[in-house]
Amino acid sequence: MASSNKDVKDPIRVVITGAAGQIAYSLVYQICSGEVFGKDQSIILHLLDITPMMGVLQGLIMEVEDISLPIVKNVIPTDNEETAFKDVDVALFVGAMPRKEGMERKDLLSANVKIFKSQGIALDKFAKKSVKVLVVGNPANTNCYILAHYAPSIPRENFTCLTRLDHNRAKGQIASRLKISPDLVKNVIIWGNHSSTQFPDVRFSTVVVNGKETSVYEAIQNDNWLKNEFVSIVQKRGAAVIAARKLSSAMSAAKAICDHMRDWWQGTKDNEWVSMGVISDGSYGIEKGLVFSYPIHIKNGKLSIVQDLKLDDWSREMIDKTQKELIEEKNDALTATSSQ
Ligand SMILES: NC(=O)C1=CN([C@@H]2O[C@H](COP(=O)(O)OP(=O)(O)OC[C@H]3O[C@@H](n4cnc5c(N)ncnc54)[C@H](O)[C@@H]3O)[C@@H](O)[C@H]2O)C=CC1
Ligand SMILES: O=C(O)CCC(=O)C(=O)O
Repeated sequence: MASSNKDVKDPIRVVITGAAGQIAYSLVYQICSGEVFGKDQSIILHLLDITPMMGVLQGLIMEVEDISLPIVKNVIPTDNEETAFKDVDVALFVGAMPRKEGMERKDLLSANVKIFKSQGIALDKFAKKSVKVLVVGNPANTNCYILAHYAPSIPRENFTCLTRLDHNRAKGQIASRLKISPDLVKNVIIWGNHSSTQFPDVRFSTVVVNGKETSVYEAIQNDNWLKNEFVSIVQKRGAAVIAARKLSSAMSAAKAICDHMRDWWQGTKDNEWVSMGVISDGSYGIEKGLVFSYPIHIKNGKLSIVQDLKLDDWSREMIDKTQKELIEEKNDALTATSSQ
């Protein structure tokens, strides 16, 4: 798998946990094809899963070999946390139990946060201090909180969780209502938890319709739909996919992971933002330290929470509700991990 191209940059190490699972199956190709870190950025891929999945992982490695991707220098399958996190530059935490029909994501909390305690301790010990972390496994915000809590030597700004799938869903809903392409929808926001309390907010979003940029509220002309049905569809989309597929979203989750990491690596455009769960610095009155999804602008690899967006009574109430759930999850998670 060694690359022969002299123009490629020295390899970065990228770990994917839950590498034998369904999201990873879509994700690995996109990471190895150069869509995220660049076609000239070579990669050493670390793939972590549990011991019984090592056979499945071998099959994935055969497939990676068979697609013959030039930027892939090496693939390291492992069930060992030291090998998985050793010197990594990027850590994609996908491995966790997914929910089944009828469950809320927080029902996974006690099983999954224990994984994140153990992996946080290992990340702290073995990864580069500059490692960029994305937590996907649910409940994503609270797993990220626990990971960061147990990895105190890694800067707080390096920890994120995935709400980009919700962000993309919100864009998709607006685009399909207006019968336009989703890339003509800009600056939606997912506030808070990756759960059914999240607040998908399009009060500052714009669309281009018939060549003219206008606000989403102007274009849709139906405030009732935007404040009720739209919010509910996005909040419950994960559950709707589970009900239909009997499995949780995987292809769209993998794409959202790639969008999140590519924007972190390459930046957002001026005056544009994306949604990411980050460790709160207190912005918008959110408890400091909670992993909360905000509008995020990115320049030179640095994430900044977009400031001074006006909150009316409705949006304040929506944000407070999702914050309340995150505080409860955090307390439950700390109890679950401290008794281990
Ligand atoms: N934040 C988001 O937007 C989304 C989050 N998810 C979450 O992502 C997670 C993974 O989803 P899928 O890939 O569909 O699940 P999956 O069940 O297909 O794969 C999970 C993999 O994680 C592995 N795993 C379990 N414990 C592990 C450990 N301690 N270390 C390493 N690997 C371990 C399993 O063996 C399995 O191969 C789930 O928690 C799911 O709810 C899924 C979609 C979107
Ligand atoms: O909904 C779930 O629990 C799993 C998948 C997910 O997080 C999502 O589709 O948003």
